[in-house]
Amino acid sequence: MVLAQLGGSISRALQQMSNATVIDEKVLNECLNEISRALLQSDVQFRMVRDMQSNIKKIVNLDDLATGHNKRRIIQQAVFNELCKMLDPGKPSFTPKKGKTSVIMFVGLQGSGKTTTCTKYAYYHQKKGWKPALVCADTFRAGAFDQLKQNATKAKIPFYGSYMESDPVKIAAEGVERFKKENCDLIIVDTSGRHKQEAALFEEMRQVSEATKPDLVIFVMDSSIGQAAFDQAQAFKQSVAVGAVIITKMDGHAKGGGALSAVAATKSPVIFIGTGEHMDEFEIFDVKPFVSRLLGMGDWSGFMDKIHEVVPTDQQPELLQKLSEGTFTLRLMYEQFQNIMKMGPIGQVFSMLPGFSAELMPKGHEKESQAKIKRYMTMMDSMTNAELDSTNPKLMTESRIIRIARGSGRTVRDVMEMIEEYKRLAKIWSKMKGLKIPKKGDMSALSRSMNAQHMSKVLPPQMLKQIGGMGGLQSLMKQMGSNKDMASMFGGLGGLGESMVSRLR
Ligand SMILES: Nc1nc2c(ncn2[C@@H]2O[C@H](COP(=O)(O)OP(=O)(O)OP(=O)(O)O)[C@@H](O)[C@H]2O)c(=O)[nH]1
Repeated sequence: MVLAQLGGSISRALQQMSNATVIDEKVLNECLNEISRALLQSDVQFRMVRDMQSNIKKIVNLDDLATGHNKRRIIQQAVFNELCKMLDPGKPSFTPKKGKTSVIMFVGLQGSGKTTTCTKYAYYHQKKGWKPALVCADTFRAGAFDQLKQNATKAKIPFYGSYMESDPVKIAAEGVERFKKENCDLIIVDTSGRHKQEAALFEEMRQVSEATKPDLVIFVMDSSIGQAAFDQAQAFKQSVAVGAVIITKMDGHAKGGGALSAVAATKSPVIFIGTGEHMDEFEIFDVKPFVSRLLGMGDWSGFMDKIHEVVPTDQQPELLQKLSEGTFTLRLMYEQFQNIMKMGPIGQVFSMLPGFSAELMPKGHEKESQAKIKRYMTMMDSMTNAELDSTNPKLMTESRIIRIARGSGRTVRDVMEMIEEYKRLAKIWSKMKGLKIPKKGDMSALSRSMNAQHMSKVLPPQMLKQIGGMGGLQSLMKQMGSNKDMASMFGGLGGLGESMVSRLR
């Protein structure tokens, strides 16, 4: 079961429960059993699932809930909190500081994506103005140094390694020493992939750690590892001081539940996830927005960050304005396609919205998708301004479609396909209507100052209605306790995303 399916199953269990006229113990138990089944099928450890179930039961005391309280919301909130608790070890990992040298050592199983992730991590920081460097202490796998060298050269990141030297401890120490002298602020040490049965390799890993004295050891884990995750992660933790986890291949068909187990085994937070083979398919991991997305609740704060990151600054206010108006024109689609083509790997903005990018650009089909977008753009080049700026799909009459097809050298069918795609995107876009979008940096200000009054102003009316108006919002905020939680739950409120997904299905 992939994570999205897990989210879908949990949402469905909650939905079924809310369809019941009375939520009593039996209904609650059925719902929790359904959720537990979904988690177990996703490879989450049995013990964790059992604990979660009993915790929710402790929190949700049906008798104590006065009538009038929204039981479904309270239960949904408890599920949300428990999933967050599973992924949150309660203490943040060491965070390197720009300008101050930090040594970061990467460990993980063979083929987990460690070498790729080292470069992604370096590249991510380099883009933010850091001075990273890569050290290849993997002397076990032939070709590891070449791979790192190739990636590093592509990203213009200094690297260190050797074809001759077979002692990884020596290479690691020399590399770290050299880059310290060169004032690099992020020295990343890639080590050999190993398996928990390989005692010698574990000993070697311990020695590399001793020689380089890393500020942080990152355990890289393939999301498809499944139930073995807990034991493997624990074996690494017992040999070196793992302080953070990065989960790779989240774009694949992995069950992903192993991620939860790795957090439990290492008592370390997940800090990033890998979402593809490319250098920039790498995302910061935040527990609450992740769980929110997992439960099909959307992730507004991530979505906003992506808009700020991906869309050129001068286009942002206009795009946000149009987003809150809910109007989507072919010109807007054209402009977004332009951004996508410039940015390379796609879907970064829209992937935050349930159902958006997956269909337009399915993973693994980037080439075809890019070609499709180019084709759409050629056809749009043959459109008039009136056609591009219209929000009325009826404007696209048969004669216009034939003209566009002729003008762009494509078939009528191609033009119709493009218009269908436009309609699909416009439909999703229209759901955004009424969202008052905070400016960059305002999210934290919002979270500090937010009360129900503020919140009600930011939310789209349909979302507010789903929560149960001001009264519902106030009680929800009371349950959540902290305003900070509220901001990260921004997307989760009222289950807008949830209903959005079901509407899109
Ligand atoms: N789809 C996808 N593939 C990934 C991701 N991260 C890494 N890979 C691929 O996974 C494969 C293994 O990655 P490597 O970086 O070579 O793995 P490694 O852990 O360094 O391998 P060892 O040196 O044997 O330990 C490569 O084909 C990568 O392109 C990801 O997030 N998504």
